[in-house]
Amino acid sequence: MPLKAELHCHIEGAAAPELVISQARKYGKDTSPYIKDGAFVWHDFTSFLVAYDFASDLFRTEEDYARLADHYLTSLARDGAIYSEVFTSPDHAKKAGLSPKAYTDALGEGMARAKAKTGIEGRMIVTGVRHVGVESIEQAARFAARCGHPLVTGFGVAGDERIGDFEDYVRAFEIAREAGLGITIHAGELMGWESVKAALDHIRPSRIGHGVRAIENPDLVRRIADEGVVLECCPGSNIALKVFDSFADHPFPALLAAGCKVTLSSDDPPYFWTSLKREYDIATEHFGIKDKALVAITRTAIEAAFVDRKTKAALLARLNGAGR
Ligand SMILES: Nc1ncnc2[nH]cnc12
Ligand SMILES: [Zn+2]
Repeated sequence: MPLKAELHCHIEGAAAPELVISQARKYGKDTSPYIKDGAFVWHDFTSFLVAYDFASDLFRTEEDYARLADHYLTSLARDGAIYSEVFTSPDHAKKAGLSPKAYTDALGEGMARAKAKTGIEGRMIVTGVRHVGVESIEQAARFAARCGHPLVTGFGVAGDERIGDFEDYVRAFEIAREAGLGITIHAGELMGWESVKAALDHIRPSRIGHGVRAIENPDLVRRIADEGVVLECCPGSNIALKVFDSFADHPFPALLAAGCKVTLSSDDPPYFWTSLKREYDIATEHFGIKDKALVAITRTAIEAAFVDRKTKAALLARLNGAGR
Protein backbone atom coordinates (compact mmCIF):
# COMPACT_ATOMS: atom_id res chain seq x y z
CA MET A 1 0.00 0.00 0.00
CA PRO A 2 1.56 3.37 -1.00
CA LEU A 3 1.98 5.95 1.74
CA LYS A 4 -0.47 8.81 1.36
CA ALA A 5 -0.92 12.47 2.24
CA GLU A 6 -4.10 14.50 2.05
CA LEU A 7 -4.28 18.27 1.51
CA HIS A 8 -8.00 18.81 0.88
CA CYS A 9 -10.67 17.55 3.26
CA HIS A 10 -13.39 19.55 5.01
CA ILE A 11 -13.49 18.26 8.59
CA GLU A 12 -17.28 18.63 8.92
CA GLY A 13 -17.60 16.82 5.59
CA ALA A 14 -15.51 13.91 6.89
CA ALA A 15 -18.09 12.85 9.49
CA ALA A 16 -19.19 9.32 8.63
CA PRO A 17 -22.97 8.64 8.59
CA GLU A 18 -22.66 6.34 11.64
CA LEU A 19 -20.96 9.13 13.62
CA VAL A 20 -23.61 11.64 12.49
CA ILE A 21 -26.39 9.22 13.52
CA SER A 22 -24.82 8.80 16.95
CA GLN A 23 -24.58 12.62 17.31
CA ALA A 24 -28.24 12.96 16.22
CA ARG A 25 -29.27 10.48 18.89
CA LYS A 26 -27.36 12.54 21.46
CA TYR A 27 -29.21 15.74 20.46
CA GLY A 28 -32.62 14.17 19.70
CA LYS A 29 -32.60 14.93 15.95
CA ASP A 30 -34.10 12.92 13.10
CA THR A 31 -31.55 12.05 10.38
CA SER A 32 -34.00 10.31 8.04
CA PRO A 33 -34.31 13.19 5.49
CA TYR A 34 -30.50 13.30 5.11
CA ILE A 35 -29.24 9.75 5.71
CA LYS A 36 -30.83 6.71 4.07
CA ASP A 37 -29.50 3.14 4.21
CA GLY A 38 -26.31 4.38 5.88
CA ALA A 39 -25.52 6.98 3.18
CA PHE A 40 -26.03 10.75 2.87
CA VAL A 41 -28.87 11.85 0.59
CA TRP A 42 -28.45 14.79 -1.82
CA HIS A 43 -28.80 15.32 -5.57
CA ASP A 44 -26.86 18.47 -6.52
CA PHE A 45 -24.39 20.93 -4.98
CA THR A 46 -27.12 22.95 -3.28
CA SER A 47 -28.78 19.91 -1.64
CA PHE A 48 -25.32 18.57 -0.76
CA LEU A 49 -24.72 21.80 1.20
CA VAL A 50 -28.07 21.39 3.00
CA ALA A 51 -27.22 17.82 4.12
CA TYR A 52 -23.69 18.98 5.02
CA ASP A 53 -25.00 21.85 7.18
CA PHE A 54 -27.54 19.55 8.88
CA ALA A 55 -24.81 17.06 9.83
CA SER A 56 -22.38 19.84 10.86
CA ASP A 57 -24.99 21.25 13.26
CA LEU A 58 -24.83 17.99 15.23
CA PHE A 59 -21.27 18.75 16.36
CA ARG A 60 -21.74 21.21 19.20
CA THR A 61 -19.29 20.66 22.03
CA GLU A 62 -15.53 20.57 22.25
CA GLU A 63 -15.67 16.81 22.84
CA ASP A 64 -17.86 16.36 19.71
CA TYR A 65 -15.21 18.07 17.58
CA ALA A 66 -12.28 16.31 19.24
CA ARG A 67 -14.02 13.00 18.53
CA LEU A 68 -14.62 13.97 14.90
CA ALA A 69 -10.96 14.87 14.24
CA ASP A 70 -9.68 11.81 16.10
CA HIS A 71 -12.10 9.53 14.21
CA TYR A 72 -11.15 10.91 10.78
CA LEU A 73 -7.36 11.10 11.20
CA THR A 74 -7.24 7.64 12.79
CA SER A 75 -9.17 6.20 9.82
CA LEU A 76 -6.82 8.00 7.40
CA ALA A 77 -3.76 6.57 9.14
CA ARG A 78 -5.27 3.09 8.88
CA ASP A 79 -5.42 3.66 5.12
CA GLY A 80 -1.71 4.50 4.96
CA ALA A 81 -1.80 8.29 5.37
CA ILE A 82 1.12 9.93 7.16
CA TYR A 83 -0.09 13.53 6.77
CA SER A 84 -3.47 15.24 6.80
CA GLU A 85 -4.55 18.84 6.35
CA VAL A 86 -8.18 19.56 7.15
CA PHE A 87 -10.26 22.61 6.35
CA THR A 88 -11.89 24.04 9.45
CA SER A 89 -14.87 26.37 9.44
CA PRO A 90 -15.35 28.91 12.28
CA ASP A 91 -18.75 29.76 10.72
CA HIS A 92 -20.04 26.24 11.36
CA ALA A 93 -18.65 26.33 14.92
CA LYS A 94 -20.34 29.66 15.63
CA LYS A 95 -23.68 28.30 14.40
CA ALA A 96 -23.24 25.40 16.81
CA GLY A 97 -22.56 27.85 19.66
CA LEU A 98 -18.80 27.37 20.03
CA SER A 99 -16.21 30.11 19.77
CA PRO A 100 -13.67 29.73 16.94
CA LYS A 101 -10.95 29.27 19.56
CA ALA A 102 -12.77 26.51 21.50
CA TYR A 103 -13.58 24.79 18.18
CA THR A 104 -9.98 24.98 16.94
CA ASP A 105 -8.51 23.82 20.26
CA ALA A 106 -10.93 20.87 20.26
CA LEU A 107 -10.01 19.82 16.73
CA GLY A 108 -6.33 20.15 17.70
CA GLU A 109 -6.98 17.89 20.69
CA GLY A 110 -8.58 15.27 18.38
CA MET A 111 -5.58 15.49 16.03
CA ALA A 112 -3.21 15.01 18.98
CA ARG A 113 -5.15 11.90 20.05
CA ALA A 114 -4.94 10.44 16.53
CA LYS A 115 -1.21 11.26 16.34
CA ALA A 116 -0.56 9.56 19.71
CA LYS A 117 -2.23 6.36 18.43
CA THR A 118 -1.00 6.27 14.84
CA GLY A 119 1.80 8.82 14.28
CA ILE A 120 -0.25 10.74 11.68
CA GLU A 121 0.76 14.39 11.43
CA GLY A 122 -2.13 16.87 11.08
CA ARG A 123 -2.56 20.57 10.34
CA MET A 124 -5.57 22.89 9.99
CA ILE A 125 -6.50 25.36 7.25
CA VAL A 126 -9.04 27.86 8.52
CA THR A 127 -11.61 28.57 5.82
CA GLY A 128 -14.19 31.20 5.07
CA VAL A 129 -17.33 30.20 3.20
CA ARG A 130 -18.23 32.14 0.02
CA HIS A 131 -21.98 31.84 0.40
CA VAL A 132 -21.83 33.16 3.98
CA GLY A 133 -20.24 36.40 2.74
CA VAL A 134 -17.13 38.58 2.54
CA GLU A 135 -17.34 39.91 6.11
CA SER A 136 -17.35 36.41 7.63
CA ILE A 137 -14.44 35.43 5.37
CA GLU A 138 -12.42 38.40 6.67
CA GLN A 139 -13.37 37.48 10.23
CA ALA A 140 -12.11 33.94 9.61
CA ALA A 141 -8.85 35.35 8.22
CA ARG A 142 -8.40 37.60 11.25
CA PHE A 143 -9.01 34.65 13.55
CA ALA A 144 -6.55 32.45 11.62
CA ALA A 145 -3.93 35.21 11.73
CA ARG A 146 -4.11 35.84 15.45
CA CYS A 147 -5.15 32.48 16.96
CA GLY A 148 -1.59 31.25 17.45
CA HIS A 149 -2.62 27.57 17.45
CA PRO A 150 0.48 25.63 16.40
CA LEU A 151 -1.52 23.36 14.06
CA VAL A 152 -3.22 26.24 12.19
CA THR A 153 -0.92 26.76 9.24
CA GLY A 154 -3.15 27.83 6.37
CA PHE A 155 -6.09 29.90 5.24
CA GLY A 156 -8.57 29.17 2.46
CA VAL A 157 -11.95 29.94 0.98
CA ALA A 158 -14.51 27.24 0.10
CA GLY A 159 -18.26 27.22 -0.45
CA ASP A 160 -20.44 27.96 -3.44
CA GLU A 161 -18.12 29.17 -6.21
CA ARG A 162 -21.13 30.50 -8.16
CA ILE A 163 -21.44 33.25 -5.54
CA GLY A 164 -19.05 36.21 -5.06
CA ASP A 165 -15.97 37.50 -6.92
CA PHE A 166 -12.33 36.66 -6.27
CA GLU A 167 -11.48 40.38 -5.98
CA ASP A 168 -13.71 40.51 -2.90
CA TYR A 169 -11.43 38.13 -0.99
CA VAL A 170 -8.11 39.93 -1.61
CA ARG A 171 -8.15 41.68 1.77
CA ALA A 172 -8.83 38.42 3.70
CA PHE A 173 -5.95 36.68 1.95
CA GLU A 174 -3.62 39.65 2.60
CA ILE A 175 -4.34 39.32 6.33
CA ALA A 176 -3.57 35.58 6.17
CA ARG A 177 -0.44 36.01 4.05
CA GLU A 178 0.94 38.70 6.35
CA ALA A 179 0.53 36.27 9.26
CA GLY A 180 2.68 33.72 7.40
CA LEU A 181 -0.14 31.29 6.65
CA GLY A 182 -0.21 29.06 3.55
CA ILE A 183 -2.80 30.09 0.96
CA THR A 184 -5.27 27.93 -0.96
CA ILE A 185 -8.60 28.74 -2.57
CA HIS A 186 -11.33 26.62 -4.19
CA ALA A 187 -11.66 27.42 -7.89
CA GLY A 188 -12.46 25.60 -11.11
CA GLU A 189 -14.88 23.11 -9.58
CA LEU A 190 -18.42 24.47 -10.13
CA MET A 191 -17.12 27.23 -12.45
CA GLY A 192 -14.82 27.04 -15.48
CA TRP A 193 -11.23 28.02 -16.33
CA GLU A 194 -11.97 31.75 -15.93
CA SER A 195 -12.47 31.12 -12.23
CA VAL A 196 -9.05 29.48 -11.89
CA LYS A 197 -7.42 32.37 -13.76
CA ALA A 198 -9.18 34.92 -11.54
CA ALA A 199 -8.00 33.03 -8.43
CA LEU A 200 -4.38 33.10 -9.68
CA ASP A 201 -4.55 36.77 -10.75
CA HIS A 202 -6.20 38.14 -7.61
CA ILE A 203 -5.24 35.79 -4.78
CA ARG A 204 -1.84 34.35 -5.90
CA PRO A 205 -2.26 31.04 -3.98
CA SER A 206 0.43 28.38 -3.90
CA ARG A 207 -2.36 25.78 -4.15
CA ILE A 208 -5.82 25.65 -5.67
CA GLY A 209 -8.67 23.55 -4.34
CA HIS A 210 -9.72 21.46 -7.36
CA GLY A 211 -8.57 23.74 -10.22
CA VAL A 212 -9.35 20.88 -12.60
CA ARG A 213 -11.45 22.95 -14.98
CA ALA A 214 -8.24 24.77 -15.94
CA ILE A 215 -8.13 21.97 -18.53
CA GLU A 216 -10.61 24.04 -20.60
CA ASN A 217 -7.79 26.48 -21.47
CA PRO A 218 -4.36 25.11 -22.61
CA ASP A 219 -2.61 28.45 -21.92
CA LEU A 220 -3.83 28.35 -18.34
CA VAL A 221 -2.66 24.73 -17.94
CA ARG A 222 0.79 25.86 -19.13
CA ARG A 223 0.75 28.76 -16.65
CA ILE A 224 -0.14 26.41 -13.75
CA ALA A 225 2.70 24.06 -14.74
CA ASP A 226 5.20 26.94 -15.23
CA GLU A 227 4.31 28.66 -11.94
CA GLY A 228 4.32 25.35 -10.01
CA VAL A 229 0.84 25.93 -8.58
CA VAL A 230 -0.33 22.75 -6.85
CA LEU A 231 -3.79 21.39 -7.66
CA GLU A 232 -5.67 19.68 -4.84
CA CYS A 233 -7.55 17.21 -7.05
CA CYS A 234 -10.52 15.25 -5.73
CA PRO A 235 -11.66 13.03 -8.62
CA GLY A 236 -14.29 11.08 -6.65
CA SER A 237 -15.90 14.35 -5.53
CA ASN A 238 -15.85 15.72 -9.09
CA ILE A 239 -17.66 12.68 -10.49
CA ALA A 240 -20.21 12.61 -7.62
CA LEU A 241 -20.97 16.31 -8.20
CA LYS A 242 -21.06 15.74 -11.99
CA VAL A 243 -18.26 18.24 -12.69
CA PHE A 244 -17.25 15.61 -15.29
CA ASP A 245 -19.45 12.80 -16.64
CA SER A 246 -17.10 9.93 -15.86
CA PHE A 247 -13.56 9.10 -14.72
CA ALA A 248 -12.68 8.62 -18.41
CA ASP A 249 -13.46 12.34 -18.87
CA HIS A 250 -11.53 13.48 -15.78
CA PRO A 251 -8.50 15.68 -16.62
CA PHE A 252 -6.20 14.34 -13.86
CA PRO A 253 -3.98 12.33 -16.27
CA ALA A 254 -3.86 15.21 -18.79
CA LEU A 255 -2.88 17.72 -16.11
CA LEU A 256 -0.17 15.36 -14.83
CA ALA A 257 1.14 14.82 -18.37
CA ALA A 258 1.19 18.62 -18.92
CA GLY A 259 3.60 18.97 -15.98
CA CYS A 260 1.10 20.32 -13.43
CA LYS A 261 1.69 19.46 -9.79
CA VAL A 262 -1.35 17.30 -8.98
CA THR A 263 -2.30 15.70 -5.65
CA LEU A 264 -5.12 13.40 -4.48
CA SER A 265 -7.70 14.16 -1.79
CA SER A 266 -11.18 13.07 -0.74
CA ASP A 267 -12.92 16.49 -0.15
CA ASP A 268 -16.01 15.30 1.82
CA PRO A 269 -15.48 11.54 1.71
CA PRO A 270 -18.76 9.95 2.91
CA TYR A 271 -20.87 12.40 0.88
CA PHE A 272 -19.04 11.38 -2.29
CA TRP A 273 -18.81 7.64 -1.48
CA THR A 274 -15.05 7.91 -1.27
CA SER A 275 -12.01 7.89 1.02
CA LEU A 276 -8.37 8.87 0.52
CA LYS A 277 -7.62 5.19 -0.14
CA ARG A 278 -10.33 5.09 -2.82
CA GLU A 279 -8.87 8.21 -4.50
CA TYR A 280 -5.50 6.44 -4.82
CA ASP A 281 -7.35 3.34 -6.12
CA ILE A 282 -9.23 5.51 -8.65
CA ALA A 283 -5.88 6.87 -9.86
CA THR A 284 -4.68 3.32 -10.45
CA GLU A 285 -7.86 1.84 -11.90
CA HIS A 286 -9.09 4.76 -14.01
CA PHE A 287 -5.95 6.80 -14.75
CA GLY A 288 -3.44 3.93 -15.04
CA ILE A 289 -1.11 5.41 -12.39
CA LYS A 290 1.18 2.78 -10.87
CA ASP A 291 2.52 2.57 -7.30
CA LYS A 292 5.80 4.45 -7.95
CA ALA A 293 3.93 7.35 -9.54
CA LEU A 294 1.44 7.33 -6.64
CA VAL A 295 4.34 7.77 -4.23
CA ALA A 296 5.50 10.72 -6.37
CA ILE A 297 1.99 12.22 -5.97
CA THR A 298 2.29 11.81 -2.18
CA ARG A 299 5.71 13.52 -2.40
CA THR A 300 4.17 16.44 -4.33
CA ALA A 301 1.55 16.78 -1.56
CA ILE A 302 4.13 16.77 1.24
CA GLU A 303 6.33 19.26 -0.61
CA ALA A 304 3.27 21.54 -0.95
CA ALA A 305 2.12 21.01 2.64
CA PHE A 306 1.60 23.98 4.94
CA VAL A 307 3.98 22.58 7.52
CA ASP A 308 7.27 23.66 9.07
CA ARG A 309 10.53 22.63 7.37
CA LYS A 310 11.61 20.15 10.03
CA THR A 311 8.32 18.23 9.98
CA LYS A 312 8.29 18.29 6.17
CA ALA A 313 11.81 16.84 6.06
CA ALA A 314 10.79 14.08 8.51
CA LEU A 315 7.70 13.23 6.41
CA LEU A 316 9.77 13.12 3.21
CA ALA A 317 12.36 10.91 4.91
CA ARG A 318 9.57 8.55 6.01
CA LEU A 319 8.20 8.45 2.47
CA ASN A 320 11.61 7.87 0.90
CA GLY A 321 12.52 5.23 3.51
CA ALA A 322 9.34 3.27 2.82
CA GLY A 323 10.29 2.98 -0.87
CA ARG A 324 13.61 1.25 -0.19
N1 LIG B 1 -16.69 20.36 -2.73
C1 LIG B 1 -16.81 21.55 -2.12
N2 LIG B 1 -16.71 22.68 -2.84
C2 LIG B 1 -16.83 23.88 -2.26
N3 LIG B 1 -17.05 24.04 -0.96
C3 LIG B 1 -17.16 22.95 -0.20
N4 LIG B 1 -17.38 22.82 1.13
C4 LIG B 1 -17.42 21.51 1.40
N5 LIG B 1 -17.23 20.79 0.28
C5 LIG B 1 -17.05 21.67 -0.73
ZN1 LIG C 1 -13.36 21.24 -1.01
